[in-house]
Amino acid sequence: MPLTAPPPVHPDFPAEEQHLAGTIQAFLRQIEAWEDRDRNVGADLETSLTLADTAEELAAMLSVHVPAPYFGSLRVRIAGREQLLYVGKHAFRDLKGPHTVVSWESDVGSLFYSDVLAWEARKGLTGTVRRRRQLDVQAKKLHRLTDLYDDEAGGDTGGREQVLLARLSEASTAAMRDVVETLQPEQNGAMRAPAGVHTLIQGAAGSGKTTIGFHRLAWLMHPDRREHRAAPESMLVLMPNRVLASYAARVLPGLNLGGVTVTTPEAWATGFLGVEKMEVVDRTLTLLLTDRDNERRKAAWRRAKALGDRRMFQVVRNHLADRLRANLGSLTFQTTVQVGHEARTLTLDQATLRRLLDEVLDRAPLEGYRAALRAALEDELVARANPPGEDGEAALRRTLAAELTRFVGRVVGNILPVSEGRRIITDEATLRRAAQGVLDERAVRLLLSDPLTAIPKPRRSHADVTELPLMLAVAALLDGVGRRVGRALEPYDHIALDEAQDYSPLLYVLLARAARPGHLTALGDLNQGLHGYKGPNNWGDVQAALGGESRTRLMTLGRTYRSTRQITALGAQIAATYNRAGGVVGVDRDGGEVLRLTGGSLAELTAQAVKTMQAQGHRNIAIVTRRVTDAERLVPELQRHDVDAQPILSEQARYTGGVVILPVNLAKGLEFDGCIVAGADAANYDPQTEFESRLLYVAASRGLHLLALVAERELHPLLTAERDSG
Ligand SMILES: Nc1ncnc2c1ncn2[C@@H]1O[C@H](COP(=O)(O)OP(=O)(O)OP(=O)(O)O)[C@@H](O)[C@H]1O
Repeated sequence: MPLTAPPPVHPDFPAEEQHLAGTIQAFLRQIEAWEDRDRNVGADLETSLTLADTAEELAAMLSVHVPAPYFGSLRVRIAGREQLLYVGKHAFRDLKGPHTVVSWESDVGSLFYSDVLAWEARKGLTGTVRRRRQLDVQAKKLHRLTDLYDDEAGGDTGGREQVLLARLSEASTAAMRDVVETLQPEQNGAMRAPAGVHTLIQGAAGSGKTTIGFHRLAWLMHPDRREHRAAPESMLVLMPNRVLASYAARVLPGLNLGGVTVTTPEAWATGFLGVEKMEVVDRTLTLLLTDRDNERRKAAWRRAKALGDRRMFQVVRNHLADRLRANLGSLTFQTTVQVGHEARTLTLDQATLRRLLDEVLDRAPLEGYRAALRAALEDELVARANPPGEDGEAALRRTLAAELTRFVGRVVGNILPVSEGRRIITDEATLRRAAQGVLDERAVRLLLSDPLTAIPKPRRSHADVTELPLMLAVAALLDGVGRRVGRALEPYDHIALDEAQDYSPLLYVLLARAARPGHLTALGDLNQGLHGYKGPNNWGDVQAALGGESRTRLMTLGRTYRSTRQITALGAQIAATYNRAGGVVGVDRDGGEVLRLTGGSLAELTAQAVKTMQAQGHRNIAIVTRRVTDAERLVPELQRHDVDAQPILSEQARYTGGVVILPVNLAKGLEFDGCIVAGADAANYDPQTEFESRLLYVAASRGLHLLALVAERELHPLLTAERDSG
């Protein structure tokens, strides 16, 4: 190691140390005050207990932040006065001194991360940022002080990049981490994109999409969000598989997001439909991963795409309209009720009922046909009866309740989302009728075809991932979709979708109905679309599903953070073959050269790569294979080479760190200190197929610090060293 002089101590270091000590004291004083039961005395016992409980909760929340009360400061100037603001993970108001801390999610907290130098402060006054300073505080000690921007020192200091590089060089953990301290300006912008408009965020592997998604939820919880503020238990995050969901969910407590549901779309959909016991399969994926016949693969891909097309929502609407109209048939509604002192017979004839039903069907109301039709009939009856006063009206509505529920039940009939959703795409006559004016003949034929005949179906009751959105559509149209609260249904305050390139446009239509208007955030990378057969062709498809460009906002994260320069360059080389959108800029962090190991048995070379990485001090290492079976086979062989790799072979497995072996489809979204692509050759990743190149990209982009490419004979043509230097 070359000897380098220790960095000069910043002249403000002692003053900052003193301020830190003062802040910690102020925190402790406040905690003590809250914990002092005698002070929390209310007018009666109950009030006193409530006060004491609240105070205890506040004390507990603040005490977590005593070891590091803040991580940055801002010197700002407003109306001729300079102010120093400290930014931390938790707001603290120091009523008796200068130790107030503003929280990172607040509007003023944003100034720490963004590049803006002037903003509109209160009452039309303009504020200017004079200095941004990062304070590395751990265990109550100030370790480092870095100015990020200082107008007295000529503006930008390059400090932000230094702090970022230091953070990125740290070892990985077995859980996703928050990046509150080092959020970058463009990420800050995406995270704080004004709420109330659906937000789509495109970013390459490692640009921080998943991370930003969770930070956005924390930001939405802040009172500064006013009418858009969200509660954690009313937010939903959907992630592509359970391994990733449990890895990512570990970020929740640190961001104060306990209570947010993090799950997969399949688990959420089956839970919502009340068919959790049903096995969910993805036979299209099975075919794509195992069948080598390109024609069959194409056919399966196209059919899956057709099933997830947003126009299928209209097809389901048409079908349900037919069913409900047929059920209504020649029914009429008649009842005798007491209005005032008079018994009145109220009748809704066939024409009236048809008119009311058609109005409901035309609107496709969010609460669903059943509730809307019931309300429409009730209103019509009340208008006709014209009962005296509000009490009379309420009494009439009560009297009508049971009978109306029964009647509407007959009109809706016994439509079960699972069987009905399936029937629409399997019964030719049904499909043709429902698709009229919506789909062309080619699309209809595609839907009726069955390219998956060779892929076995499970014996027990099951649903395919490509059918689930249709089943959900039936349920959503009949009875609404959203969050179940007791027997009621409420819209989610916000829904975030990770790996959003893998959700079908039809699913987007439904999720938009499940959340408050404009409250979807979708984060994805079209280049990593492994499940393109389920997903949109481009973001335009998603925008169309969400009501058009005017109702959505599309943002791009241009920089990637995860990997070293060497790994990022290799990833870009792979993606360039199918991504026409151009290159990605990585943080310029230097690391070890990519290891290329060939000319031996796969197990031997892979074990060698593991040991090389361990010798360099890396702990979390992944061996990524093309298929589950490859991983299964390799586990005992590696043991013979003295490497014990923990297999992650299904979604039920959990990643807890160390050396693991897993197929590429389960590696998605995860990251490791070292990543070894085992079997990185043309036999495993067919160079002629774009899907295979995408798989290779995902596999090769999982490492933070080191990447090894291992093949028994020749490496994949996109991975050879000559290409690298070229
Ligand atoms: N501002 C930041 N400061 C520090 N680390 C960051 C920052 N942004 C992202 N990272 C790190 O970069 C890595 C990648 O982030 P993340 O997994 O959120 O990216 P992603 O875009 O979702 O990736 P993928 O598409 O591969 O799933 C993580 O280790 C994350 O902690």
